[in-house]
Amino acid sequence: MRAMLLVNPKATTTNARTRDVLIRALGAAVELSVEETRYRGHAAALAATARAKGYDVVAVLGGDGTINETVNGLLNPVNGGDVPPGEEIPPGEDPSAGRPALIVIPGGSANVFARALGLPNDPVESTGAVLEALREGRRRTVGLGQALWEGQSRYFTFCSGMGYDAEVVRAVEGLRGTGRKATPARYVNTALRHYLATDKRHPAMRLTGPGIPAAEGVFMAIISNTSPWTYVGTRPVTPTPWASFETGLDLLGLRRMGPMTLAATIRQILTESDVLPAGRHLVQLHDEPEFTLTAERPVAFQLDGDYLGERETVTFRSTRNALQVLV
Ligand SMILES: Nc1ncnc2c1ncn2[C@@H]1O[C@H](COP(=O)(O)OP(=O)(O)OP(=O)(O)O)[C@@H](O)[C@H]1O
Repeated sequence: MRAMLLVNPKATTTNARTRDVLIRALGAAVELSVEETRYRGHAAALAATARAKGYDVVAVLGGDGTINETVNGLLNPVNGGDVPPGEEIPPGEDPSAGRPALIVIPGGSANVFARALGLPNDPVESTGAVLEALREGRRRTVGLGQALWEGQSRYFTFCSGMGYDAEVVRAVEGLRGTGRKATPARYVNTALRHYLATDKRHPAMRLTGPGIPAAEGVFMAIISNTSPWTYVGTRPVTPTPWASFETGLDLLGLRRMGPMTLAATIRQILTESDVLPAGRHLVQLHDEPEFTLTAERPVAFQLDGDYLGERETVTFRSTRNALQVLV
């Protein structure tokens, strides 16, 4: 079995020691080549090369950003071999089978994708779990989300968002640019501070989709490919508790941003991990193949925790059976 290991040396919790442990452990189990990412976008290029060269596995030591790039590289060309949304997968066909399988070892700050797959949030323990999966040939086929806007498209592994949450991601990225780390406390502080600045009076978005009743007046929307959406420390945050890698996309939208609505929703998504949040001002979707958010003015947009600018129209699609993950 041939595997390419991608290491992001700049990821928050990646260091030379865990990298070396991983190289030794994986190197004993598979024929391994190791690449360090040198710039933004490098992981996507390396993963696309691994696919073109017929590698069996691409392993990532890094955070959710590097995993996102890797996944996009593995699915390159965009839509290559995917089944259109809403259509049945023909019997005997599995789009994931034609791509290298993925291994993830958490080396970032939140490591949501790895943890949502059930991996320990520790690179050495995760290496042990992944080696066991390799030995036992244990694979899980996961679906991905895909966002499409203005002729561009990008896959996401766990979430996307438009509105307030993407504004918070943008603000935290700004702080990281000044050398500060993206800790859970920093996200919470930034979210609280930014709440004062966000527009709570003029909702910008409309939600539409095939077979979905149109919803107007949406301030913010979280789009999920799995649950949890994120973690605060060890606590899972579950705005879309029914979302899973095996189903279509879920959505939670807010039509009010007042402190009471927000406080009630936050309490529910922090404490009720299996129950849908309840509230008159919520918009919810579960297991949908496709929907579109259209904004009357440009709205902040994030994907897997990466801020992607302000957008007016973004379509979200589910891509089933996209990748096999050794887990
Ligand atoms: N050598 C490098 N120098 C600077 N940036 C890099 C390098 N290699 C990769 N990157 C970029 O760093 C970004 C962040 O990396 P990554 O997501 O792995 O770690 P993180 O930010 O610590 O984790 P998380 O996404 O969980 O917060 C990625 O978007 C990636 O493109």
